[in-house]
Amino acid sequence: MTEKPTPSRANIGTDVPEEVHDVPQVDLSLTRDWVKISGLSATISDILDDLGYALSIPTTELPSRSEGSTIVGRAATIRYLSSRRSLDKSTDGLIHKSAMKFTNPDDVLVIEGDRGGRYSVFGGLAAHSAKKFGIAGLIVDGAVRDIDQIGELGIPVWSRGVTPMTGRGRLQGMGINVPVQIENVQVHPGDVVVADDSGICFVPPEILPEVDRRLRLLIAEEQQIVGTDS
Ligand SMILES: O=C([O-])CC(=O)C(=O)O
Ligand SMILES: [Mg+2]
Repeated sequence: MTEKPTPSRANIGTDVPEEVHDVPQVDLSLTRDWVKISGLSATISDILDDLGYALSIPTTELPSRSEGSTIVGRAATIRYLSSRRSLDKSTDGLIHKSAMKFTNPDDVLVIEGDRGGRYSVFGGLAAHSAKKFGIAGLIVDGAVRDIDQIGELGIPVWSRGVTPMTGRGRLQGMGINVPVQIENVQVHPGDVVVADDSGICFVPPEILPEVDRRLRLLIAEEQQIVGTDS
């Protein structure tokens, strides 16, 4: 039986899709202390509701694989579609390493994977690269693998699935920092990602000052309710 040579594992994730953009610059000075706020995603979700935005996802759909973690950061997006070949050995199709070159420290990788959770778009080797680039965490509508290695490196992950099966040859990277579909939410690069044990919210940068203003008011109100409850 003749087998095609498998591309070097050092090059996994280095394919370059046709569409590549930078992450829009977003001033995150207002959000600097958000990670310390308990109940963060629930409060942000209420504010998004009040402002008329459908940008929240429950962990029922994309569970946290690193319970107890809260992350806040700018979305750097990756979009995959299924490969048109059954198992294309000529290319791995994964683009996460290429995408990381377009990130800044504390960005969150938001990946539209296979959306069913069968085929991985990120594993232990990818987590090593993510650590080097200072990636704050990962939101994946799809699957990851090597979950133990990712955990050891302390990269928080929310993903629809965990799988042993690679996306190499099965998925094709279509774009870096393009709009992506995550669950039923349209996510844009530069959206501010908020994720904790309750869920994931995406805040468009243009409403960030108003969301922050309302967040401070709601926290003060909750503290007052808890303080006067007896
Ligand atoms: O090869 C893959 O599918 C990705 C992987 O396992 C890794 O990054 O360690
Ligand atoms: Mg691996």
